Amino acid sequence: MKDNIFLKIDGLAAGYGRKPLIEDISLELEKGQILTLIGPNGSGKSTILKTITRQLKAIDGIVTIDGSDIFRMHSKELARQMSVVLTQRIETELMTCRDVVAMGRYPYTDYFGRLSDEDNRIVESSLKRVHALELADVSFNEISDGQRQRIMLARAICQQPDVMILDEPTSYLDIRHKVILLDILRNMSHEDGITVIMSLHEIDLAGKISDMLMCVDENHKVRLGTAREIFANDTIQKLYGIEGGSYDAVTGGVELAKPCGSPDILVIGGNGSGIPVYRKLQRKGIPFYAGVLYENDIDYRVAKALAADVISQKAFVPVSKNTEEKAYEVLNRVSAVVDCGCEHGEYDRINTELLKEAVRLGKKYNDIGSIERMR
Ligand SMILES: Nc1ncnc2c1ncn2[C@@H]1O[C@H](COP(=O)(O)OP(=O)(O)OP(=O)(O)O)[C@@H](O)[C@H]1O
Repeated sequence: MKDNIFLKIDGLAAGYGRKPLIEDISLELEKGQILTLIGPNGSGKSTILKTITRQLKAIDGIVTIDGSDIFRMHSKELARQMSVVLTQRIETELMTCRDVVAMGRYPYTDYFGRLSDEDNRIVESSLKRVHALELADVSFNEISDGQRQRIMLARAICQQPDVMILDEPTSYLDIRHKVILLDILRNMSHEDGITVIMSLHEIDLAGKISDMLMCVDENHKVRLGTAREIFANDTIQKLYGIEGGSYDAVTGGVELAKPCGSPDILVIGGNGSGIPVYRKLQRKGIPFYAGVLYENDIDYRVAKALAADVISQKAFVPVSKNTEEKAYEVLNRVSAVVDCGCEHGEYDRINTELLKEAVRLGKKYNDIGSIERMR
């Protein structure tokens, strides 16, 4: 075993009753590492997290934090080591948000649960950290789902744990607060050395923040890897069973299915000018060719996902004879060429030439609307 391993899961089996739903989970995390569970609905992410946090009894295996078996720890001792943000609601009659956050101090308070000045200071700084100071005196029952999620994070921070476990912590947050939350988690892991295990549905964010990913598939099988390993090829597409559309591992973007049928339009884009046109054609269900695009052009990956075929050229080399021939062959075959308005330069002069030829053939249009009106 490596000596810097802080959290270790060995042969864990999780499920309901005696029947394991997920088996053979083994992994090791260093202090401050972030592990994110991803996978489709019902695959078992929450089941794993509930087992690690002892809300469900483990069917087999052990989990240790800094060498201590958490299944044998006293609950107050565990609470000093691990804080938990799960999706279920907590009973909080007549409690303010500050009261809820202060509950995070219970592993440190005396028999009567009295808060010291230091405890109160930590409560305030936790509220501040999640940008929720203005909610401190508001009733916890009267705030929105997204605000509640931030308060629950503040409560977990207040607990000053070594390990934080979060189940879908971003599910109700708007994009600004998703970014803030992930930034808080990253700072906690880097600066305070807190080890984080969470589940996320935003796979692009999961790939950006995590040291390690755990994929849980629809058959409840797990696979571990770095973002680079997991996002290679069509792993994500298979994991989520995306049939109609596609997932681009490089951009982290999901594209809907490409339009069916044989294309009769060539879209000449480049430098981002093509993307809105490709998307518009996709929405209208009109199949199209895209070209001529260098493989490092911003338009290229979306074109690959949405166009019936892309006339493309390897990056950093002049347009080849083959590409040129293919472009003219397509130009002659289609009945319309859409000019996306990109300024073409020396390296993609071919596109300027193609557009000139399209004018000569009476096939050039500046937008899709005008093609539709002509039809
Ligand atoms: N209390 C329970 N008793 C029995 N089966 C359960 C219980 N809770 C969940 N399950 C089942 O366990 C499986 C995994 O559920 P789990 O909630 O872990 O999935 P998940 O990956 O977290 O899904 P989601 O992304 O939708 O939150 C599902 O088939 C679910 O029906």
